[in-house]
Amino acid sequence: MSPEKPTTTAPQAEIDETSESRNQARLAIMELANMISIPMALNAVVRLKVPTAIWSSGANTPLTAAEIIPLILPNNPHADADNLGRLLRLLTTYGVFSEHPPISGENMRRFSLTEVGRTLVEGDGDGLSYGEYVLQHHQDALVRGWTLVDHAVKGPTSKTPFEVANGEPAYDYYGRSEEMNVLMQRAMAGVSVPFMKAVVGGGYDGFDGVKRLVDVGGSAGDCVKMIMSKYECIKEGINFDLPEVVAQAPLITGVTHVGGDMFKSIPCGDAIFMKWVLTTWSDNEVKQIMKKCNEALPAGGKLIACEPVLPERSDDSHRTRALLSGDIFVMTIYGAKGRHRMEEEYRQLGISVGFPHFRAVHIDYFFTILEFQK
Ligand SMILES: C[S@@+](CC[C@H](N)C(=O)[O-])C[C@H]1O[C@@H](n2cnc3c(N)ncnc32)[C@H](O)[C@@H]1O
Repeated sequence: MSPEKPTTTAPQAEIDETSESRNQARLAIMELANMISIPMALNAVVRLKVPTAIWSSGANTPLTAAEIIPLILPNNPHADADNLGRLLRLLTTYGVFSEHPPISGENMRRFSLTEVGRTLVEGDGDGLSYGEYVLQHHQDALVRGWTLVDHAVKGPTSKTPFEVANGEPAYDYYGRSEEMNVLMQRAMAGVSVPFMKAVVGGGYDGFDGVKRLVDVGGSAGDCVKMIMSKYECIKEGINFDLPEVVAQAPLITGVTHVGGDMFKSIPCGDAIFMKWVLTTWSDNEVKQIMKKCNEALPAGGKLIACEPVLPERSDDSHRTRALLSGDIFVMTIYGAKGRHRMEEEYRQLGISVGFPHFRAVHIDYFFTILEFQK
């Protein structure tokens, strides 16, 4: 018997691993593979209150890591300035800090805050900043969900990766922890306040003539408070959220906190405001919520929703990346079929539940104001 003929394969063209494109490709994948260093470094510097220390009431004087250490960790003999400097150097390459050349005779880099870094500085009055949003997003329970993102593809998608990791949906989980609820409220307020300043600062006219305004999913009530401070026509504000959330909300003059479930019933008003709520739910759930809003509004009444709205086309701008990465956050933590939607998708959802009129107002790069009218 003759031996079996070996099967032959065509010789592969040799890849030149020294070419510019292969070098760049290997670098790009190393950057992506280590990308977790960036949010974790960011979380660490926020936890350590580094931005507030450098800002120092507006001084923003370039400081070495060794000069920052006594400001953030006074009397800590174990504090490691070298490691802090390593975090700051990485974040400098992502535009959070500026690096300044060493002063002559020294060999230490100095760091100040960029415009991006300034968003992390605790405010003078209420102490709010985007820092709470960074902290809220990197709590242990959320990070556990992130390790299971592939579940959102494998399914069943009735459970989010967060729920698979932690045994219950995110809002139920937060509901059992005062600390998580408070951080959630502060995170929402930190992001809401600058956006709401733009909304009430003349960029939008949709609250004219409204007497009773209901904020659905209003968290601590910051949005309705800011709207009412600008629109004297609004005599009554209702901040509506889950009972355990409104239980933590502060007293606000003219505002009644009402606890409930928006899937069951929503208090009546001449207009309903809603910010960052629809995004976290599936299309069917969004229809249920919008239907409840429709039932709570008079003929001609408006639902004013502010949501992150995706562009039609993909690109690598900060805006598109912020919106697309937020979309994956929603998928992982709040609803595997919750999503950032495009404007046309919202218009269609509104039509399907009895809002024939729609307009989109663009005054912010992240949130779009979506006005649905009965
Ligand atoms: C992403 S937060 C937005 C908070 C606030 N509107 C803002 O933008 O700062 C979503 C809010 O929806 C509330 N929420 C979730 N499920 C709800 C329900 N079934 N009924 C009422 N509110 C709910 C949450 O407690 C949370 O405050």
